[in-house]
Amino acid sequence: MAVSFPDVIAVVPAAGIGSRMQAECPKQYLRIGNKTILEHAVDRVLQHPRVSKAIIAISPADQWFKHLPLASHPQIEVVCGGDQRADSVLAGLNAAGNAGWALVHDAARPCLHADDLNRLLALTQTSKVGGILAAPVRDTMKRAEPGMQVIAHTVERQALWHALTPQLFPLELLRNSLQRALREGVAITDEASALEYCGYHPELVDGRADNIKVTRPEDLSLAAFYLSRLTPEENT
Ligand SMILES: Nc1ccn([C@@H]2O[C@H](COP(=O)(O)OP(=O)(O)OP(=O)(O)O)[C@@H](O)[C@H]2O)c(=O)n1
Ligand SMILES: C[C@](O)(CO)[C@H](O)COP(=O)(O)O
Repeated sequence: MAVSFPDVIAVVPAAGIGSRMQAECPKQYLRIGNKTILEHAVDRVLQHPRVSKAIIAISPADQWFKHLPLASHPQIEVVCGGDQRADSVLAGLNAAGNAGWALVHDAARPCLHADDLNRLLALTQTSKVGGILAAPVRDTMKRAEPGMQVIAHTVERQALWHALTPQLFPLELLRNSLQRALREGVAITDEASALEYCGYHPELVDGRADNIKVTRPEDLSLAAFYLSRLTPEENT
């Protein structure tokens, strides 16, 4: 008997201003090749057959999205993002209906590989909590003295990971955890931290380090290089 997989809804927070990028437009609208970073990121998640649609949270002041083919894409829904990334994610979750799982992926991460997405989505068959793509830390990590650019001490890097996206959680669990964390004033910079606050232990799925978040000017050419390495099938 065929196993029916639960619907997976993607939520793409794309309401930031990209201040660290110092560009002429929000970084998600910078182009790499013939597409914007946002389009690359959305294509990466929508290419998976288990992702039924993507809800994109954009700024109420956004003046770029309406000019993209995404604006008339049948699998795309748009909501208004909020002041913080977590507010934008919650706005997307509130529009996600009753899907089984929510896959949250930064608009600023255009280089996601299909095999990483596949391994993350496999959690729906083995986990009731969900998890995140993450990359083990490679460098020696230092903690600075508060307010100073001098080393206080070295941070043990064994079992230290960079959290990436996508992050995948049961929709109701993520919605409830995020609502509680925001209501209780907890600083939330990724979805997993809301579940951690609520006492859960999301899985860490080893992900590629080239799944970078375009954040600073030097990241754009790196992302372009990584995208040039994708197979034609992946870089649809
Ligand atoms: N209020 C916000 C802030 C951020 N994001 C999104 O969250 C992702 C990751 O955030 P980040 O890299 O910090 O983007 P920005 O906030 O735009 O960057 P900066 O901090 O440099 O302004 C991005 O896709 C961004 O568009 C969002 O949807 N809503
Ligand atoms: C969600 C995230 O990309 C995981 O590393 C990161 O927390 C986003 O942080 P930002 O400050 O909103 O870029």
